[in-house]
Amino acid sequence: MLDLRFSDAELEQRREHITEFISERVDAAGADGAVLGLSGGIDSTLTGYLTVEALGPENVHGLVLPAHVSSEGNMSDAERVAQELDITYDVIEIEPIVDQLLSAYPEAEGDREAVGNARARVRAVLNYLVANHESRLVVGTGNRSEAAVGYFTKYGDGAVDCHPIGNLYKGQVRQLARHVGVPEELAAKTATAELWADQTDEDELGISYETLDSILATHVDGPLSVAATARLLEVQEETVERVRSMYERSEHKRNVPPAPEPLD
Ligand SMILES: Nc1ncnc2c1ncn2[C@@H]1O[C@H](COP(=O)(O)OP(=O)(O)OC[C@H]2O[C@@H]([n+]3cccc(C(=O)O)c3)[C@H](O)[C@@H]2O)[C@@H](O)[C@H]1O
Ligand SMILES: Nc1ncnc2c1ncn2[C@@H]1O[C@H](COP(=O)(O)OP(=O)(O)OP(=O)(O)O)[C@@H](O)[C@H]1O
Ligand SMILES: [Mg+2]
Repeated sequence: MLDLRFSDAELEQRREHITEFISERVDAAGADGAVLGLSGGIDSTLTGYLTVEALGPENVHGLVLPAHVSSEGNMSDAERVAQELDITYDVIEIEPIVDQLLSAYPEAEGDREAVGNARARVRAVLNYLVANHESRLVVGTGNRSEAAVGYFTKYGDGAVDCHPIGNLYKGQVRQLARHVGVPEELAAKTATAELWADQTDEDELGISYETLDSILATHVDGPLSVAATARLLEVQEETVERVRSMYERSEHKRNVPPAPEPLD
């Protein structure tokens, strides 16, 4: 696979670039700080660290939003991150809200994907409730690997005001996290959306992040053809084609919803 790791100098450059980006977005909006969902996973943990570095702990509000399928370990890690960063945070159980949705529309009960995505959207509603009330921006935690293949819920975890780590591949997220002092147990964790029990990103995507990152950097974001990418990375052409297809099929999630062209 490709070695996509940053040098030490590049890590510092990225750290500065991202923290400046966060301050600029908040200033440009005239907002009073940021709110973000903390899941105990590496994306929100790194984003939390960088947001606090950019704005100061007094200007960051964390939300820990457990569902029935959330593991205790992840929820206690999320609280530990908020405490370590010394930010204000709330813990709000979302399952009663999801239950209300299902009692309003019982047909969706048992539909693992629909209910899982509803969990992500309930979290988005809570993020914006706090953002509206406290004049904050919702800081997103999505990285380039997830965004490129559409591995996020449209208007769920995708509903945010900016994407500070949106240009980093997943492996680079882990590397930058270690660089800014995120504890190793958190930096090394298995990625999971936790929208349903025992879900992991790599199982659901059917590809490791190491391979995905390399294919994205080489083919989707890079200049090489399917065949050249497969040769370079020593993977099947079908694997590269599958990533390409996930990228194309998820285009709608990365764009503003279209309207018909104006008539003359
Ligand atoms: N071509 C098209 N043009 C315009 N809109 C289109 C469309 N195709 C679908 N749609 C719309 O998009 C909807 C499907 O998109 P969406 O609702 O997002 O649902 P979908 O992409 O099916 O599911 C979300 C995926 O992201 C994963 N996820 C979610 C949240 C967090 C994380 C994580 O890593 O933490 C991962 C989750 O496990 C699942 O695999 C359709 O119901 C339809 O409304
Ligand atoms: N239980 C939760 N409480 C608060 N926010 C959550 C929760 N679960 C998910 N989120 C939000 O949704 C985002 C997307 O989840 P995702 O799993 O992609 O990221 P992560 O958990 O931070 O990292 P990883 O992908 O390594 O698990 C999280 O970063 C977080 O902002
Ligand atoms: Mg997660």
